[in-house]
Amino acid sequence: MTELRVRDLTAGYRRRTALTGVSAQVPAGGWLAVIGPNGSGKSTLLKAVAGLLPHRGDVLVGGRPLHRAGRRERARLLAYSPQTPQLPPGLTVTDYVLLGRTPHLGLLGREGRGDLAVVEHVVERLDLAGLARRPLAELSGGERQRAVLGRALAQRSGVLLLDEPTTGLDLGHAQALLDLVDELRRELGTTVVTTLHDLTISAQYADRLLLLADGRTAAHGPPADVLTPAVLTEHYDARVVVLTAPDGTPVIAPVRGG
Ligand SMILES: Nc1ncnc2c1ncn2[C@@H]1O[C@H](COP(=O)(O)OP(=O)(O)OP(=O)(O)O)[C@@H](O)[C@H]1O
Repeated sequence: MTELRVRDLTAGYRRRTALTGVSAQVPAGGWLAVIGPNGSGKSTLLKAVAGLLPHRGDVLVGGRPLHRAGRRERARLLAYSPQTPQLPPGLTVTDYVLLGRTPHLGLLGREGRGDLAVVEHVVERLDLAGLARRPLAELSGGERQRAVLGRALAQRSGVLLLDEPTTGLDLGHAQALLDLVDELRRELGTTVVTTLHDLTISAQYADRLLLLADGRTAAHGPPADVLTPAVLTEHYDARVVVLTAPDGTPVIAPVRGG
């Protein structure tokens, strides 16, 4: 069970600061969705939390500064699935997902039955079983995306950072993925941070939303508090109505202009 705390995080690229003073606390087993318009700093936040970008401020996993953990321990504490990953094209789906188990392998580096069972479960649940022996280069965009997420989920880390996990997935596969993430959260206490463009889906799965605008926190709280027409008009320059689903979560419906 791993709490994630981000304190006053400032990060950016060579000539520009893309994130300024962002703080968030996600309890063990919590789900934070980072939302915001294009270029607002969502991916930058995830990369900084994952330790892939120089930053100021603190990232604490289970109360421990992440930068103090060694490579292998860090991979057990935190998994990160990027928006545009670099993939070894020759690897099969199974071998690629198995890479997620690397931080758990023993001294000989051989995977055991438990590792293979985790991989099989993930492959099955992400509807990749029929593609398990296919090289990554021969997959469609959505299939490849599912393999990338499969590797992160197979890592079974305490914290899971997923950057736009549903991009390119059809509705059924997107739901299967998010349901599997939700299962890990409930059964293993995995702490989840996703960036998501689909606000309705964010509200359905996450218990808190963090809205970024120009690299700063514009709103933070339960979905119904953040997803108001006033907030969405101000930060997305969008015309929307906010409906309510039968389970009480907000549904964001776009309204056509002119
Ligand atoms: N490698 C980079 N070098 C320089 N600037 C970058 C780089 N990557 C992103 N940026 C800039 O940093 C800012 C935040 O980008 P970021 O990718 O975090 O946005 P985002 O909210 O994830 O956007 P999107 O919704 O379009 O994916 C943007 O102004 C972007 O142009």
